[in-house]
Amino acid sequence: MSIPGIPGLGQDEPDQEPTQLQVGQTKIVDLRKEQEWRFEVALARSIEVKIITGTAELFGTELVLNKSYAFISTKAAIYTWTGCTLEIAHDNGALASEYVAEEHTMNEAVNIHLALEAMRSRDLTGPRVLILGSDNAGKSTLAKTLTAYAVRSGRAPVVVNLDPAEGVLSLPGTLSAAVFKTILEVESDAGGGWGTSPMSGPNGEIPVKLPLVYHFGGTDPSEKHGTMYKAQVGRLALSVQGRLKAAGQEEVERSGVIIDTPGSLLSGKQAAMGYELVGHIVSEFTINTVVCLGSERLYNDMLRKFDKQPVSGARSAGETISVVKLAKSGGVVDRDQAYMRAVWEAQVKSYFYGNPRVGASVSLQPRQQQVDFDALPAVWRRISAGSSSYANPSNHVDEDDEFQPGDAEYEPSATISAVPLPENQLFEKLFNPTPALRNCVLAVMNCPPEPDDAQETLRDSSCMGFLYVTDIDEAKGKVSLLSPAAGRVPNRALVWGEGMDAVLNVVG
Ligand SMILES: Nc1ncnc2c1ncn2[C@@H]1O[C@H](COP(=O)(O)OP(=O)(O)OP(=O)(O)O)[C@@H](O)[C@H]1O
Repeated sequence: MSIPGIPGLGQDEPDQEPTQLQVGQTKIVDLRKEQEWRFEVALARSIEVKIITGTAELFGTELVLNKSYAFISTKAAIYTWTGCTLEIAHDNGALASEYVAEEHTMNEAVNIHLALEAMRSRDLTGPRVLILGSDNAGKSTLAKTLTAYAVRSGRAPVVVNLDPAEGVLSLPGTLSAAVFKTILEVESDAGGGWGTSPMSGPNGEIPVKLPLVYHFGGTDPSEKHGTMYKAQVGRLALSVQGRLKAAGQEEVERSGVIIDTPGSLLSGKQAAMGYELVGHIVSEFTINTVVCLGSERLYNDMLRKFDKQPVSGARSAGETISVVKLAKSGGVVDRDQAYMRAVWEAQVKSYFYGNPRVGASVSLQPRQQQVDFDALPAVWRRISAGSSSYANPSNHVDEDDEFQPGDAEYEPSATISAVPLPENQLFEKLFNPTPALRNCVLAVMNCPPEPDDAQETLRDSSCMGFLYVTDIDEAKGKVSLLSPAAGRVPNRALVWGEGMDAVLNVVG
């Protein structure tokens, strides 16, 4: 399996309508220097924007003069330091909102970038930046902006996404890290404005980035007392440190690390757990710069906890942590569940079918196959907090119980809810193709199907790709699978992230 892939789409290629832009109207917007044009493109609709005079950038990435950029279901802003003219092609209803703003936080973002650049010029070991803030504070936008400015300055930072609700170069439900040496792909649709990975195929212009991916399989980092999240953060940090210290990687080491986090980390019901997880991230990634976005309270909490504290495992003696704050931009918009589902759906679709963006014309050839469930490598369920044994009869049937699967009187559903799983159990093996698997993503793990210490190995293994369950035939024990490329299902453990059901329903 060389390229991974999508859900609920059946056997046909999904509707790729947004690729055909129905341009009804053209609009000209003149921006004076240091103004930004904020826009929202309606769901599954697209617009095209061209800079016809001057210079402009989108979250730090410079836009090329006279090139058309297509934006599908996007909320973003085009900013100019010098003044510019934009030509916007759109059809009726595609532009859900648009206005020119004078107030912005670009100067503050540039100041942070310049401080990071000073660190890069001074030290061999570059900055390790942790971005914190509540939901929709603009964390990912700041991460993109700092990454884009670093790349424009000739750097190659490692970007780490610790927000499982946002797949960066991967699917939602994952944590990932990748080196960014080339510009970000601003046409924000399935890539969320970060670009493409080999998963969704090349777009022909911007080189793909190669992410290291861990399958978290849910959206709540504090779940199960944060055990899964902490372990995977630790694994990612280890890999990132390994990359930074590897021979020939001085450029990457000097460029440093930029880490995006979920808003739920500190604003959720389990704030105490969130603080513990932040402490874990700070120590694992040897963070030396914490940026707090939009909350005085958060800033003061972090100031008390981390400011001027020695960096854990610092390579240069006397290195301490700096905590800085940044106001939330007035342009940051809330994204409701419907919008996030559409983003997730687009990410999953593009994984299997390629990027439907206008002009990208990449169409992958996913492979549909029906297989016996028994012939598959082991399928594991990633257990969410508080859930009961799902489909593993051996978990809730006494050894001398005469009823086994296949017996007419065996009724697994009658006993499922009665048997809660041990609090610390993270995975459960499935013995039957439960209908709940329909329209779900299966992560193909970099480990054998049934490792000796399954709980730890499945938790700590990286993920090599994804399959999508398009159908289940319970009676015949068969599973219909979509894979991103032709070939047999690899002989690796398959993990169903039950916690991402919301995604799967969307695609279904
Ligand atoms: N200046 C701006 N003008 C218009 N839209 C913006 C601006 N800044 C950010 N946005 C948009 O606001 C939305 C939320 O921003 P962002 O994703 O950066 O927040 P976040 O804090 O990372 O959210 P979450 O906690 O949910 O991950 C995004 O769609 C982003 O593109």
